[in-house]
Amino acid sequence: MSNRPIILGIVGDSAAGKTTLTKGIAQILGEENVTVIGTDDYHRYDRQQRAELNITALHPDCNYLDIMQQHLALLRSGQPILKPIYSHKTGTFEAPKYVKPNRFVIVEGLLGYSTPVARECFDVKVYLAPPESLRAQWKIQRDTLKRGYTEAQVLTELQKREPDSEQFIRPQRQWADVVASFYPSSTTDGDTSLLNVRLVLRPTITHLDMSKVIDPDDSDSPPAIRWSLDRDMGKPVDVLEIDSHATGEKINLLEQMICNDMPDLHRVCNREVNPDLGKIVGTTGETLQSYPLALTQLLITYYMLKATQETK
Ligand SMILES: Nc1ncnc2c1ncn2[C@@H]1O[C@H](COP(=O)(O)OP(=O)(O)O)[C@@H](O)[C@H]1O
Ligand SMILES: O=C(COP(=O)(O)O)[C@H](O)[C@H](O)COP(=O)(O)O
Repeated sequence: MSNRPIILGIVGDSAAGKTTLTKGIAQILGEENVTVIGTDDYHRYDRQQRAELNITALHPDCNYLDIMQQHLALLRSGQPILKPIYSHKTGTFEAPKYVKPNRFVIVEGLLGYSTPVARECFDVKVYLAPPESLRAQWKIQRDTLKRGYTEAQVLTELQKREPDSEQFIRPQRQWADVVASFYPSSTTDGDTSLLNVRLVLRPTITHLDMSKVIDPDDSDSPPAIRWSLDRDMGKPVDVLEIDSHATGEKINLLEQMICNDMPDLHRVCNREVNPDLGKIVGTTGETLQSYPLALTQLLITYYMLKATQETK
């Protein structure tokens, strides 16, 4: 076993699904083995100050990125930090908290890949990129239910943030080993509980060659699981796409491939023992479960466990 924590980054814009995915992966790894760090805690200004200064939380100047990267480096070397706390409930800071890294650390937030020093701290880097229309829907739902905003306020905020999203958030996609986009299929009539996933897999980490278990002669048109070579931000990548209607039989082949390569995952992959694979509770309390979600969580967990072996 590695003698330092393995650090996973989950970066993306507000309401892209970072917290929800973090919870799902922590569930697979065992909550007791995981330390979760939300980088919103490194905001420099509270909600009122941001309004007064007319700055958005997405701007690097609105965050102590220097302290964030110091803390990431400390966690990576197994040391504790005294982490600030930002409350989304009140929009203010609370007393800092003493945090020790467990075997796995998941760092989720807006600007995790924005400095070279921070990027160096991660073993696996994920970027979440749902279509903007779906993200807006998720943000409205969550911020009205959980953060005390009205729908009109969320829409105004999204508009105000767009220049910073474009300049500071979306470019971070280029640093990710995996870009995950959950998106509604054209056939589900806007039912967002049935989401497909598109996973961009960059050659910056070693991937399993899943093309071997994906049948190119699949009679479905288009096949529900697709593997292709593509370009992302101009560079060659592999792309794995899984539609929400993929059958359990086909999904099983992929799951078995991942699990056969990683003994620690056998317990997780057995759906009889673990019927909850791919089931997570969203930040607004709803239960989500789907094969695309299960595969995404499993694959990211696989990369983390692989990193454990590589740092032995
Ligand atoms: N994979 C997903 N499938 C369906 N809904 C999702 C998914 N990820 C997020 N959501 C929805 O979007 C909302 C915002 O997600 P959240 O994880 O809080 O985003 P972030 O942490 O990136 O701000 C959640 O409350 C949930 O309703
Ligand atoms: O953009 C985000 C990040 O959170 P998330 O990625 O979870 O959306 C929040 O709006 C800021 O942290 C400010 O918080 P608030 O708006 O609550 O003051």
